[in-house]
Amino acid sequence: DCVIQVINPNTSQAMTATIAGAARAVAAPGTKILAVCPPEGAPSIEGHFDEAIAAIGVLQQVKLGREAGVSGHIIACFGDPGLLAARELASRPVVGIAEAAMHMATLVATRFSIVTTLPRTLIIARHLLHQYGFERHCAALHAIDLPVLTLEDGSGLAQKKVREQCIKAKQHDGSGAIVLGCGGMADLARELTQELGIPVIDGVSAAVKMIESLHALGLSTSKHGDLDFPLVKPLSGMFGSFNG
Ligand SMILES: O=C(O)C[C@H]1NC(=O)NC1=O
Repeated sequence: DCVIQVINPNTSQAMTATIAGAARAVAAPGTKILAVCPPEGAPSIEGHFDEAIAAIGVLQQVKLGREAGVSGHIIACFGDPGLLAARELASRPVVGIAEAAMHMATLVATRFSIVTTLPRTLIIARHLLHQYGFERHCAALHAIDLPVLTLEDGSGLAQKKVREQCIKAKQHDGSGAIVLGCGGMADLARELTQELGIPVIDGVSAAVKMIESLHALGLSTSKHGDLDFPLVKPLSGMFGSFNG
């Protein structure tokens, strides 16, 4: 069986539930989803500072997941915070939802657009496109210009803005697919795909299927080279929990 730890790096319980629902909706019958978020940290991740804080929480959860013997880990925030650090710490695969959605988009379209939340986080998506080598695949990036947690406020306003930006992207970008740029948008992909007639891709579900595939192929994070376990040294203070 496959046990996947899905980590919402922010501390929003509502968004963790949204993410868990999207993961469970696509999980194979033999796959168990363990949805978690850090007990402390940022309620939402909306910039470089928040990402640095969230990365520590991701690493704490990855360590717990490794000790629990999970089959793989998903970082369910569109900035993929702490991804490579998590891969050093993990024995099993670690997949970020941005990289998962981008990879899937390249399998169904020559170019994709991204729709995310705040304009100031567009640079984070741009950095990831560069890091993952997908810059030439991304036609355009859009932001709904609303804070991340409006996706969980029940008003439907954020969801309305996501739909509007997806329609704009479909009409103007010349791209064949749309990547949703937030874990909190995970429950919107299927309906938008059907309504708009263009693949709208959520990274949470994409990452679940990627971890299942890696598990089935017996592939895990390589410990040969730079993703080997971290060099052992006495970590002090709040980081002591990482020792041993
Ligand atoms: O960067 C974003 O807009 C979305 C990102 N922030 C967050 O708290 N979860 C996310 O997926």
